[in-house]
Amino acid sequence: MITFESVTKQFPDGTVAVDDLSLEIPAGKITVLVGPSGCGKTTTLRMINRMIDATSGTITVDGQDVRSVDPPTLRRRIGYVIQAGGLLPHRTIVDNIATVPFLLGQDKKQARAHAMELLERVGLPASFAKRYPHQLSGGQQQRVGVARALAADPPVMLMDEPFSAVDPVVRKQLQEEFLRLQTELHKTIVLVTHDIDEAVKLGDLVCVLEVGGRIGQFDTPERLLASPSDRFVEEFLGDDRGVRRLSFVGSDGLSLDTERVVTSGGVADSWRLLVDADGKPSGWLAPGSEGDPLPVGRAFVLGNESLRSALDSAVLNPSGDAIAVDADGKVVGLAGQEQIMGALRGRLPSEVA
Ligand SMILES: Nc1ncnc2c1ncn2[C@@H]1O[C@H](COP(=O)(O)OP(=O)(O)OP(=O)(O)O)[C@@H](O)[C@H]1O
Repeated sequence: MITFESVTKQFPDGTVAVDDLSLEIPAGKITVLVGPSGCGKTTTLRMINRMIDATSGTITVDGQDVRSVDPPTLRRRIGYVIQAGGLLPHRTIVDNIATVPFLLGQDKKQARAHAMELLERVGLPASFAKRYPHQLSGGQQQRVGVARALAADPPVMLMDEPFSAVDPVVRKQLQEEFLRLQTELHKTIVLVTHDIDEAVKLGDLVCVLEVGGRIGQFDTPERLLASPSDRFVEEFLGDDRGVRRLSFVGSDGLSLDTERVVTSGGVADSWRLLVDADGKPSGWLAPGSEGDPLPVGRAFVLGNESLRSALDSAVLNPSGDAIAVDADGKVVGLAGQEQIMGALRGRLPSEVA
């Protein structure tokens, strides 16, 4: 666990970046610090590994006051990942990953072998080991940055906007891999982002900071979206807070229509979804039309994805129906907006009633 007790950071020019911050960051979970530019997120993060020293107050990691540990020793227990990986340009990828184990005096052969395992773990091919950072894309460098932070197997990881330097598609992949890794590793992670969507997606807990490093709200993403504590937090969460809350409602209880899922055409007076021989969606048949089937939009995996995905699927299909599929992509039924709203009723009383 990491604790902040009345921590203040005032820079020599008088700027108070963090003001009397008290916070308990649980072990083995992802805690996200989010807030507008300049609210003190990075300062808060860097005070944990003493890249910045607090002006007053106490920070402890597993009960130990960080001021009582010299910074190099402290940083061996605390991995640090920054934007764009922060790799050493003149070292190969494998040596970048093995940097900390080398410094810790680990046998080079052993450290490199472990680095190769980590390369695979973050989803990169072994052939990248001998490349230099500039020969990798931004997203690939980012993964190497994560592998490098994991190399020393620290119980704590600090991550400063780790996924922000890449395009949205790669970003989503990295976020998902990161969540997958965390289910195996259970590190204590403190992650900084300015993106509230990223915060609610990744955080077990989210701390919304206001400018001046004060806590707006520290809560689970679900509770944050359900009941923001004040105007600032509500505005920061944005206008589509209600829709985003649907991410936390499972799609398993959704009632489905299977009658309109068909294997051959013909004219009918309602929208039907045509499936191929494997049961996968192949086209929409419009009511009363004998024309070519219309292309299908996205589907959602029943039970696995949330009602937000179901709603998204409904919006992206011409009939207004969400296509529910199983894990193999086979259609299990359709859910119209009424069914989706029905599944919501009683589950989100304050938002949907
Ligand atoms: N070395 C410094 N000297 C003076 N002021 C500083 C220093 N470092 C940061 N600040 C100020 O402290 C405040 C908090 O900065 P910090 O970098 O922690 O914010 P942040 O929330 O991470 O912002 P961003 O999202 O823009 O990176 C800002 O007003 C910043 O200008």
